[in-house]
Amino acid sequence: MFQRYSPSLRFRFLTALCAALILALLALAGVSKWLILPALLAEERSVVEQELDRLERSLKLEEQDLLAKVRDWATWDDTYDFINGDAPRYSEVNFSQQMFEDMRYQLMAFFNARGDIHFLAGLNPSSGQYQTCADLANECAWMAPLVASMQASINEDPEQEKTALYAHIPPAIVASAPILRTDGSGPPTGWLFKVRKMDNNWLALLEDYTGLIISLDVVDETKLTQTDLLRFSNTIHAQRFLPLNRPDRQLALGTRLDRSRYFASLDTFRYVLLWTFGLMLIVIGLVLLLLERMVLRPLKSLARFAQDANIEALTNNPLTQRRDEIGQLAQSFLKQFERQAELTAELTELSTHDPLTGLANRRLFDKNLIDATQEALNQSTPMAVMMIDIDYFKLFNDHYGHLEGDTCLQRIADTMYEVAQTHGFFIARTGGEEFSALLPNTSLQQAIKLGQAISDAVDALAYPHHMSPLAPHVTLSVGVSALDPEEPANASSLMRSADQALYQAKAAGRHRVSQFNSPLASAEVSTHNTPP
Ligand SMILES: Nc1nc2c(ncn2[C@@H]2O[C@H](COP(=O)(O)OP(=O)(O)OP(=O)(O)O)[C@@H](O)[C@H]2O)c(=O)[nH]1
Repeated sequence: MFQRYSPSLRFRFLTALCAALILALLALAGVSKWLILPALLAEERSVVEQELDRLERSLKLEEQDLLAKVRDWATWDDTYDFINGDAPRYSEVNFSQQMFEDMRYQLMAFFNARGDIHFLAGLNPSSGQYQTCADLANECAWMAPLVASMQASINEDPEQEKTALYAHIPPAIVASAPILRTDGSGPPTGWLFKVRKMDNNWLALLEDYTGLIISLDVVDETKLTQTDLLRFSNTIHAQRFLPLNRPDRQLALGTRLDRSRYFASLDTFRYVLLWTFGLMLIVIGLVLLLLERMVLRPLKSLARFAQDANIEALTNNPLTQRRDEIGQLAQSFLKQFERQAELTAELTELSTHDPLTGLANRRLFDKNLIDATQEALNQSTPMAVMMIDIDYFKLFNDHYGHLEGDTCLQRIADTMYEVAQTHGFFIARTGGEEFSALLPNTSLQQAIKLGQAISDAVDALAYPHHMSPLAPHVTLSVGVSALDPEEPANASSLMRSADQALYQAKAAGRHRVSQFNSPLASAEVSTHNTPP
């Protein structure tokens, strides 16, 4: 037959915990993707920005250094005189190949007040040789692009000292200042420009200074962003775009950084994730273990107790001592079992005893009779039965009423029960005013005596019955029968014999004990001195 599948509580818990675990993992994955990883990348970007800031500051320092040097030369009376043609040996005394190399100058350009070239000196980029020029002709032609930019700068803002990055190959740092007297007086008499090449040697110096690997490019297009990042598997290439003297060009100052810090953070995060997952599994295991010990096992025990309805075992079980919900459940079970036992006892009592007299009823008597007869036959032991009937009880009821009749029945039953208890036999109410007794291990003679004892006890009770033609009190007629070892018998034949004996006692005048001898002959064994 089809049986509906019902998962166990353990399975349900496991499923719920696994679902919770999966949800937690999904949440962790979400947190990783949308919070942690972006945060790590943002942190990496901030580190890169800091490095680029440092790089840019180093470049600014270079510009300021060059500007300081230009200012120093430009506010010097010798330079002032040189522009005005009053210091003929100025260049010889002050300039040399050695000085340009030591100061890392590529070019020094002097302009007069009109912005025309006064004097040029520099290291030729092709030969590396020091040279001086009065104009841009011949071997000084390499200076032309730089000089053009300088003259444009003078025209643009003639008053101010300034620094700029020139978009040449290689790019260059250029600082300029108006030429004044040493005390700063008078109008400028010209301009002095110094050019420092940003070539590989310059880069190498900056790399030494900053500890970074640096790249430098002049790019054509103008980038909208100030910083560009390109991430590779183990390195990150970052560029900072700086303005050049030409608006259509930018200087891409770049560096290549390794991503070890990012990957270390990532590894730490993965390690934390792994531990979190492991701890979750441990917690799930612990929860299941605790569930097994604290809930499932006690519930199984309770289910066993419920099946067996074993009150004693449950009473002694520590479960009933617990103060938690399981303890309350166990106590409820116990109370329920006790109540059920009481009800069962009451039902058994009701189904096997007569409610009026409290004696066993016919049902119990018949059962005991069958068992006892069987045992007596098996063991070949004697056994007897009695049928007892109250004489003229209809007259009693008619005269005293039914309620009084009930009371009379109770008193007679109590009296007979005491005799049965005293002599160790079993008595039951098997009809309205009819009783039966079962006497194991009792011979016919002994049973007759016990029948007589019952009748005597009722006589001694002297329960008034003024309507009885026999005596002024209630009397009994008793029929006795016993198993005959010679005759085949069973429970019903034995009771039939007792009934016949009772019938004979009634027929013989009542208030007497009769024994059953044979189907045709029975004998009255005792009579009372009652009027016929
Ligand atoms: N009060 C009361 N009367 C009962 C009960 N059961 C049976 N009786 C009465 O017992 C009487 C029995 O009457 P009968 O069978 O004629 O017997 P009797 O009057 O005792 O006459 P004999 O047995 O021949 O001496 C009837 O009146 C029944 O109503 C009961 O539980 N309570």
